[in-house]
Amino acid sequence: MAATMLGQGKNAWQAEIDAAAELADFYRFNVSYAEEIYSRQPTLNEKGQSGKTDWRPLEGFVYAVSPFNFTAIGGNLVSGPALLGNVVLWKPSPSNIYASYLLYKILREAGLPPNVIQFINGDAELVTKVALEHRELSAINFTGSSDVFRSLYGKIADGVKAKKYRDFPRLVAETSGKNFHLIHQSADISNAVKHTIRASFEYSGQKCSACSRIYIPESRAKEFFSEMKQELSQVKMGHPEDFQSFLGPVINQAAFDKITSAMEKANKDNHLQLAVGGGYNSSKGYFIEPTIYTSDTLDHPLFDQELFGPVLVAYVYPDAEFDSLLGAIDKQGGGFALTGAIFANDQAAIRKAENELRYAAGNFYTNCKTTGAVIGQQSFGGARSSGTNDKAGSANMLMRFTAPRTLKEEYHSLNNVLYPSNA
Ligand SMILES: NC(=O)c1ccc[n+]([C@@H]2O[C@H](COP(=O)([O-])OP(=O)(O)OC[C@H]3O[C@@H](n4cnc5c(N)ncnc54)[C@H](O)[C@@H]3O)[C@@H](O)[C@H]2O)c1
Ligand SMILES: N[C@@H](CCC=O)C(=O)O
Repeated sequence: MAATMLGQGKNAWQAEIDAAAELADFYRFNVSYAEEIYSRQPTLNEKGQSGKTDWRPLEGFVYAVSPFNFTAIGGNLVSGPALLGNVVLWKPSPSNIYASYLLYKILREAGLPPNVIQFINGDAELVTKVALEHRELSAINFTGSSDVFRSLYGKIADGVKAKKYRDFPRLVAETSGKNFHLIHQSADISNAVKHTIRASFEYSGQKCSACSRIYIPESRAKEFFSEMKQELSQVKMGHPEDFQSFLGPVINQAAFDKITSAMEKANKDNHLQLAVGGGYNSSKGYFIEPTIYTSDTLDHPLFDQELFGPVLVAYVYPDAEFDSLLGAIDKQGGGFALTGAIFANDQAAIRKAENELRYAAGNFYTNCKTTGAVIGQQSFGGARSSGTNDKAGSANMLMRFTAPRTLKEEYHSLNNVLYPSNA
C-alpha cells in the first residue's frame, strides 16, 4: 500500500482498494476461476469410451504489459496466466516500477519458482520489439491505452501474416474509456452528485472507469451544480500522505501537460464554459483541481477525448429530449464503451437506457458510479475501442490463457471398415 501511495500518488483509501483489497481478491478468486475451468468436462460419453478435456497452458509465453494506475492490475495480468501454468514476461509501466517490483519480489518470496514470471523493465518499444519477434509468443495480456494496444495488434497481425509465430497469438486487452453518467429528471440529485464526484475526481480521474462526460436534465441542472459546488468545497487536494486529501497529483509531467493544455484550449472555446475548478499547479507535484466544463452543444470533441485527469464535460439537455439523447450518448465517447451509469427513479427510464445503451458500456450501473467494480461481483471490461472485453475478474479472462486438448479413449476394437449402409 505504501509503495502504491508514494509511487502512484494514491491516498490511503485508494491504495487500500487497489494494492490490498483488489489484489487479494484477484489472487483468491482466480484460484476458484481456475477450478471452474478445470471442472468443465464433457458431460456425455458413449458406452465403451471415455473423454475429457486437458486444460493445457498455452504452448509459448504470455507477454503481459501493465499500466501505471493499478498495482492490482499488473498483479492480475501476470498471476492469472501463471496460475494456469503459463510462463509470463512482465513489462510494467515505467510509472509503476516500484510497486510492481515489490509485488514480484513478494511472489518470489512466497514460493513462485524462478522464471515463471520474468520481470523486465526498460524501454517499452524495445522490450516489446524483442517479445514480438519471438516465435513462441502465444498471447498478449495488455492493459493500457487503446492507441498502444492498436499498435501492438497491428504488429502481431504483421507477424501472423509473415508466419512468424508458432501459434496465432491470443490478444487480450482492457483499454481506454470515455465513461458517462446520465442523470434523468427523476433522479435523486444528491446521490448523483456524490457518485459523480467520486467517479470523476477520486484518484484525480485516473481510472479507466472514471466518469468524464455527464448529461444533466435542464429541470435539475441548477440543483445539481449548486450541490456539486457545495460538496466540492469540502474536498481537499493534497499529498497522498496527508490523510485529509481526497485527491492527489496526476502521475507525471506528461499527463499534467496533456490535461492542462486541453484545459487551456477549453478556456478559449466559445462552446464551453468553466463551471467548476480550472486551477492547476506543478510547482510541487502535478496538481489539477476537480474541473467541470459545460458545453452548449452535444457535438463537441471533449465528449470523445479521454484526458485521464480530473476534468468532466457536462451537457444540460431539455428534459423532453431524454429518448433522443440516448442515441447521441451511444454514438459519442470516442468509440470507447467501457463504463456508464444512469441515475433515475423512473423504472421505465432505467429500462429504456439499459436497452438503448446496450453496447455503449461493458459495465453499466444504475444509481451508482462508473468506478469501483469489485472482483467476484462485477467482472470488468468493455468492447468497441475499450478492449477485447474478456472481463477481468472472471473465468472468461483466464480461459484465454488455456489451450484445451480433447482426449478420447475407446475400450473396444473396430470390427468393420464398411459402414452398415454399404451392406
Ligand atoms: N480497461 C481497463 O481495465 C484499464 C485499466 C487501467 C488503465 N486503462 C487505460 O490505460 C491508460 C492509462 O495507463 P497508461 O498511461 O499506463 O497507459 P499506456 O498505454 O501509456 O501504457 C500502458 C503500458 O504500455 C506500455 N507502452 C507504452 N507505449 C508502448 C509502445 N509503443 N509499445 C509497447 N508498449 C508500450 C507502457 O510502458 C505501459 O507498460 C488509460 O487509457 C486507461 O483508460 C485501462
Ligand atoms: N476496475 C476499476 C478500474 C480499473 C481501471 O483503471 C474500476 O472498476 O473502477
